[in-house]
Amino acid sequence: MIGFKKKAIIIVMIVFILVLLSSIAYFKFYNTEETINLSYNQFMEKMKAGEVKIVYLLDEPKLKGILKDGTSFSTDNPRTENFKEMLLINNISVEENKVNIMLTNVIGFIGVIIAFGAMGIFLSNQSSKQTSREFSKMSSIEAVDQGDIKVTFANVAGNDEAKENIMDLVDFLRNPEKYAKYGARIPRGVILYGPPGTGKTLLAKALAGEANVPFFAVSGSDFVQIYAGLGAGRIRSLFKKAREKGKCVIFIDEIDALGKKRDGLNGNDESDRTLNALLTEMSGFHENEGIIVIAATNRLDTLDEALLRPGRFDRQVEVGLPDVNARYKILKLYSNTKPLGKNIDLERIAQETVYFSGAQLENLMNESAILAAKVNAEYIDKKHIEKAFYKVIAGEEKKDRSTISENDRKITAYHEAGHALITKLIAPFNRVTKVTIIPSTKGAGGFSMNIPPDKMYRTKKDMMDHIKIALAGRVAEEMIFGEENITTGASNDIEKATKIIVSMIKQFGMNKKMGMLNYEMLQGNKGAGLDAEIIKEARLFMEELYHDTKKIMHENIEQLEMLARELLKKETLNEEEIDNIIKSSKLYNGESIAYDR
Ligand SMILES: Nc1ncnc2c1ncn2[C@@H]1O[C@H](COP(=O)(O)OP(=O)(O)OP(=O)(O)O)[C@@H](O)[C@H]1O
Ligand SMILES: [Zn+2]
Repeated sequence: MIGFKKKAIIIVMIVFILVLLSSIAYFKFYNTEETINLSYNQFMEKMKAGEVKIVYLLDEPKLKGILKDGTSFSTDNPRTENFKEMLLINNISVEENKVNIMLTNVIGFIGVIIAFGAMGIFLSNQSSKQTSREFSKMSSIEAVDQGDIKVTFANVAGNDEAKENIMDLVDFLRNPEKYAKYGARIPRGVILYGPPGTGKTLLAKALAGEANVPFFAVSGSDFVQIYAGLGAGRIRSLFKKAREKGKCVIFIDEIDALGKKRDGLNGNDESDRTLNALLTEMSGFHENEGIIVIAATNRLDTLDEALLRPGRFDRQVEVGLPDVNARYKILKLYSNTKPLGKNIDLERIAQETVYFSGAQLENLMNESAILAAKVNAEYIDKKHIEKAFYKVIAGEEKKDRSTISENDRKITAYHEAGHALITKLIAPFNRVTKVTIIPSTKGAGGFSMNIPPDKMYRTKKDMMDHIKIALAGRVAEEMIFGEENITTGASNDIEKATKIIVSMIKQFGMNKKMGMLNYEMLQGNKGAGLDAEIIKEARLFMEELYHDTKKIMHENIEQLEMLARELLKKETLNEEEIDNIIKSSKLYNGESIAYDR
């Protein structure tokens, strides 16, 4: 469908062309009316020369006519009795019919008026249709009454971290006064980010449901491509309605549609205005009014930073794809009310639905039920689920998911296990809170949460450790799958490691050979040739660190295997599970290796 903006442009173009054409017609007509004044003598001469075509003969002091070359003229009406005869003799047509004459005068005028009128009607029709659409959309922002939201946290399976985060807000919403008493500020905005169908909307609804407050839902894409100013107006009216309700949850899906990073290139005034209205409204609520705005997006990194500042959407909660355990819970939730055959093993299905979102799992169970119902089967059985499985993934990816993803999972598992293992061995004060092979929005493979302890300074060892941790993913890939089977999965890691190593050399004087100079100052026109030397030194340094990492991993290869196997089984490991596996390792004693560079 064509966007409203485009439509508006097309309408304006049509109108413009119509106006242009009709004004041309109008001028053409009046140009013939643009009469020259002839004296009676001049007229007689023209008549004799045979240049006069028509004379409009009325009982008026002036008469009008048209010359053969098309120019109109007027001249004095002699009102003599045989004037008409004289004209006729000279082969001039004579018009005496008043109506006819009036008509020729007026027709053009009427034409113009009709054209304008038609255009006006057309236009107002269009715009009123458009505005009425807009307004009907606007008035469709209705609160869903608290009684109608049956969704509670019980309806959300998995997503434990996100759930915990949102649960905190329930109490804020129930008793804002309590928090006000302590001078605590209620968070105003929370952004839920993650892949589609992972339950972001569901979580927002559950918050409203649990807190027993009304729920307003809009989508960012409803605000774009509408008439100037309407987006901002709708934001204001949304918040006005919300305020009338008192405590409530406002849910804005697809917030990225209004809050995209402004890069100067695709600056869009309209969405800027709408975004500004949103920000103003959000900083405008009274403290502890009890309105919480939840926004959802698939990509956090594309959002305008203005949205993420304190007092706005300052809480960001990831809602990721479910791991095997969560998938089991979701499958269970959606088969509660369905007659399942005995041959169905939900745990098994959970294992086979890698990378499925909650929405896809729900869909899988629903499709299976439909298939079973169609053939009046007594139970939903294995073949229904199998058929439904292909239906759900059909059209998503052409590749054979079952085999390719298995290989991918394995590589990811070893890669991530490598990061986690090396972190725990060489930097035991770093916390690894989570390792997963489920892709997150932050990166392709799994994501290892790595929280270094808070310190004012970073030591040379810290920085080298950091590089080794970054390299550990690649090291594991190489050791397990062979040098030829290393993957592109390490590209971010390599970038990180390079950044650190270059800063060690160029900024921090942490490389013996290159000494204590700030190479950033020396470079450019002053230090030609330095680049090559720095690059060479950085490469040697990196090689050494890679080698060390490999050595450590080699000594602890069983732990790597155990971690990877657990990851393949559970997909996500928490801190305790990781620690338990590492504990059985002979701890790397941190014996210092001499770094002469
Ligand atoms: N964790 C979950 N637990 C239970 N059901 C879920 C879960 N995740 C998704 N679903 C199911 O999928 C449906 C769609 O989820 P929802 O609309 O909340 O996804 P979303 O993350 O908001 O997606 P989008 O980014 O496409 O807006 C839900 O109505 C629910 O049936
Ligand atoms: Zn990595």
